[in-house]
Amino acid sequence: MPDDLAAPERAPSFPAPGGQLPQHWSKCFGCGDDQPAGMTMTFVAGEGLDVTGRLEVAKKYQGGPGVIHGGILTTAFDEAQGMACMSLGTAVVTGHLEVDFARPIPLGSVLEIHARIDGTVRRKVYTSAEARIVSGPTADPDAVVATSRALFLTVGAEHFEKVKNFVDGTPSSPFETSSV
Ligand SMILES: CCCCCCCCCC(=O)SCCNC(=O)CCNC(=O)[C@H](O)C(C)(C)COP(=O)(O)OP(=O)(O)OC[C@H]1O[C@@H](n2cnc3c(N)ncnc32)[C@H](O)[C@@H]1OP(=O)(O)O
Repeated sequence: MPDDLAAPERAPSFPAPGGQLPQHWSKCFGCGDDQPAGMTMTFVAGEGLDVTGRLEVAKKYQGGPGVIHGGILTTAFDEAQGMACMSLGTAVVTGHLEVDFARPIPLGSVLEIHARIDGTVRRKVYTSAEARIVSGPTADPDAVVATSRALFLTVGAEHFEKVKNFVDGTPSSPFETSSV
């Protein structure tokens, strides 16, 4: 984490604390409601540059016997930290993401992921997050079961222009983060 982090302003377009965030793209594997294979994560805004996301750990997300696949958990962190970046009111993409898997997460768990922007340096957005099991066989809302840190880069419309021919569906986004 650099020493010269700036503290960005919360964008006026970001929902009020406790408000539900819109999906950033209906076909998104993480949050889209028009993606049958997806995780349909939901998010509410925090008081600052932060969100809390919810993931139901379905049987199809199994990795090791009885527990969530590490890649699915990594995807959930990617989505949550990306959604925290919605508080900037600017499109971002993931540049780097790392996860620490602290405890097993059984199938049937409901995970809450609290994600935030720690600060920015030019186009670089530094984020962090932690996951807790709030419902299910080993629920303990005080225990952190996994943590993540990620770097996002703000991008302009030209970033998505380059891939517009591969889009499945009609892009839509209240925050104009996925417009191509
Ligand atoms: C708000 C919307 C909500 C969205 C939620 C979405 C959740 C899901 C998000 C995703 O999964 S996005 C899909 C996965 N990610 C991608 O497809 C991105 C693929 N990579 C790229 O397109 C480019 O590599 C990228 C845009 C990330 C960076 O390329 P650029 O040419 O724009 O950046 P550039 O090389 O000029 O570097 C700018 C700065 O970032 C730094 N940087 C870039 N990539 C880095 C990296 N990987 N690690 C560390 N630093 C990195 C780089 O060193 C430099 O630092 P300085 O400003 O200090 O000079």
